[in-house]
Parts: sequence; structure tokens; C-alpha cells
Amino acid sequence: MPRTVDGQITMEKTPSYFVTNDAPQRIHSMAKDTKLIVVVRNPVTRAISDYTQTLSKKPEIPTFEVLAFKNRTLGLIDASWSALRIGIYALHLESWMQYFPLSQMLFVSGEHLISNPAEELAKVQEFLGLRRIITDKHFHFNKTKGFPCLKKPEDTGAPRCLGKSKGRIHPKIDPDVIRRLRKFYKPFNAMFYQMTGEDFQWEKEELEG
Ligand SMILES: Nc1ncnc2c1ncn2[C@@H]1O[C@H](COP(=O)(O)OS(=O)(=O)O)[C@@H](OP(=O)(O)O)[C@H]1O
Repeated sequence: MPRTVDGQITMEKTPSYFVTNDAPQRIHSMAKDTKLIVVVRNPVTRAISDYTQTLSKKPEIPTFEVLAFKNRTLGLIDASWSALRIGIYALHLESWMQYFPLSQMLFVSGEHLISNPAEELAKVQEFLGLRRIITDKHFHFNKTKGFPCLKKPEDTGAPRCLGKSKGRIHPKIDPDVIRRLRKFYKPFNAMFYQMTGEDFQWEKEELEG
């Protein structure tokens, strides 16, 4: 990391740090006042999204349904498969809590980042001690893509949207597998809500879905 002078904020974004065993201790020994931002999303959707990304690079991999189980007949989920393991947020958060207080962590809802990006960005700006510069005037929802695009309010140019390879279409997964995964994550999600003091409503979202 480069040296940061007064008035500067140095940012680094590596999603895998959240699930890397050595990361909390190493980051803490580098700068213990580091602020941590984690974008979290319904772990079932996250797993399918993760799988979809791998599938786009390696089309020959087994189906999601095959990879998700150690023994499908027994309903034994393979929690060591990284696409599933990453979504056990409570487990990973526990390691970070050994080194950092919760006041130095912000959990951004991936779902809200799409449905209400301005509100989510307001939280980020406040957390970082920044003036609220990015507001709803900076977003334009692209219905075709299903994502908000970023625009400069004073600029008449086209808004900047997610690239072509982003927001991939997920394959249809066996509803029974989805049900089993929801059941699997339920206690871990509850633990995560309790630890963060925030209810991400992933169960409610599923009822509606
Ligand atoms: N701004 C914003 N808000 C909410 N969600 C977002 C945003 N940008 C990216 N995404 C979603 O994050 C998923 C991973 O993104 P990427 O595919 O771009 O990641 S990667 O860089 O290729 O690893 C991917 O999920 P899927 O839609 O399931 O593929 C993206 O849609």
C-alpha cells in the first residue's frame, strides 16, 4: 500500500480478502485504523452468480447441482466448495472481529446497491467521513440491463453502465437445491444479522421471489 498523507484516502479492493485467513491480522499490523467495506448479497444468489462467472470461463465444469452436494441423496451440502463457503459470512466476519471493531466495518447490501444506490452510497460516504457528493442525481436506472448507471448531473453525455460481461444471466437451478441451500444458510444469515446488528432480509426477499 502506498503512504497516505493527511487529507488523502487510499482505497484497495480485493473481494477475496474477506475470506482470506491471514488478511485480518496482516491488514491490522499494517494500519489498525483501516476502514473495511464489504458488499454482501443473499448467499444463495451469490453462489449462483459465482458459479455463473466460473462457467463463463470454463464451460466444461459440472452443473451447480452436482457441485453443491457432497451427497445429494443424503442432502449433504458441500460447504467446502468455495462458491458456497464464501457465503457463510458469519464465519468470515468472526476472523475480522478478532482484530477490528465493528465501528470500522461497513456492510453494503448488494441488493440495495441495485435498488437504491444513492442511499447505499450515502452510507459509504458517511462511513468514510466524506461530504455527500454522490446523490440520486448521479444515477440512472437502465431497465434493459437491470442495473443503475452512473452519470454526472451536469454532463449531457451517456451514463456509464456495467460492461457487457457484467450482470450475467444465471442458469436455472433445481428449485429443490435452492430450497436446501436456503435452509443451509438460514442459521448463518441469522448469526450474521446478529453480529452486524443489521437485518439484510434475505429470507423475506426469498418469500417474495
Ligand atoms: N454496482 C453494482 N451493484 C450491485 N451489484 C453489482 C454492481 N456491479 C456489479 N455487480 C454484481 O456483482 C457481481 C460480480 O460482478 P462482476 O461479474 O463484475 O465481478 S467480477 O469483476 O467479474 O468478478 C455480478 O453479479 P451477477 O449479476 O450475478 O453476475 C454483478 O452483477
